[in-house]
Amino acid sequence: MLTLENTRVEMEGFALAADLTLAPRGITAVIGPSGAGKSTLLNLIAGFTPPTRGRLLWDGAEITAAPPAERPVAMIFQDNNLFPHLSAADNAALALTHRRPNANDRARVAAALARVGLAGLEGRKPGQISGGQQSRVALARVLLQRKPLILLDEPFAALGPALRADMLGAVREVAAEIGAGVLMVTHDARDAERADQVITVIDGRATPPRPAAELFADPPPELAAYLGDHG
Ligand SMILES: Nc1ncnc2c1ncn2[C@@H]1O[C@H](COP(=O)(O)OP(=O)(O)OP(=O)(O)O)[C@@H](O)[C@H]1O
Repeated sequence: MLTLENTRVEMEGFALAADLTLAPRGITAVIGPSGAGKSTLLNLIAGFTPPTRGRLLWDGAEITAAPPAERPVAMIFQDNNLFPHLSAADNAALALTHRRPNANDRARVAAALARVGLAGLEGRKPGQISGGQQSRVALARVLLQRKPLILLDEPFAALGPALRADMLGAVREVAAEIGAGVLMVTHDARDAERADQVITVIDGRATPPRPAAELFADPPPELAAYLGDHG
């Protein structure tokens, strides 16, 4: 259970406020207008942006000052965050940062890459595989990290619609396999409607998650205005 207790992030000319609890089960979509603070919310949770006020808690234990690697979250970035000079296997093995990979680690990496459909491509560098395959390497890394919450910031935006749907399906499967929840920023209202619950970020304020069906049946006026432009 993730709690953002009265948190606030302040940057030059912008502030985000969040006071909410997230039970990491299923898919939670984060929606809202451009510049409203969605990425800022994810960066706050991941530990890349410190709050200027408030506390973050995981199952009641404070993680406000915990570095990203020590948080219960794994993040897939828009660009997949792969190192161009490392092979698919070495990029995936970065999930096991605490030591040099031994034979057992290499076997786990190979199994994770096979699980996401990349068997046989372990030795390829990012420049030698397709965009969809690069996303799968990032997903293999998440699989190896086995964190209870997976953060996705507008994932797979560079992929075509069919491939993107494929990848979102693969994320669901991986999340279910490791018992993780998914928190996903999206600009696609259909993704949000298909999610289990939705956090809206409007004018620098993040709402507590609400069941998607309930929210879309009767959206508050600010959300209705946003959906009117994007629906
Ligand atoms: N490092 C920073 N320093 C100062 N302001 C920033 C910084 N990063 C983002 N901002 C500003 O904070 C606000 C929120 O940005 P954020 O990226 O969280 O929005 P977003 O909802 O994710 O937008 P988009 O949908 O366009 O990606 C914007 O006004 C942005 O210009």
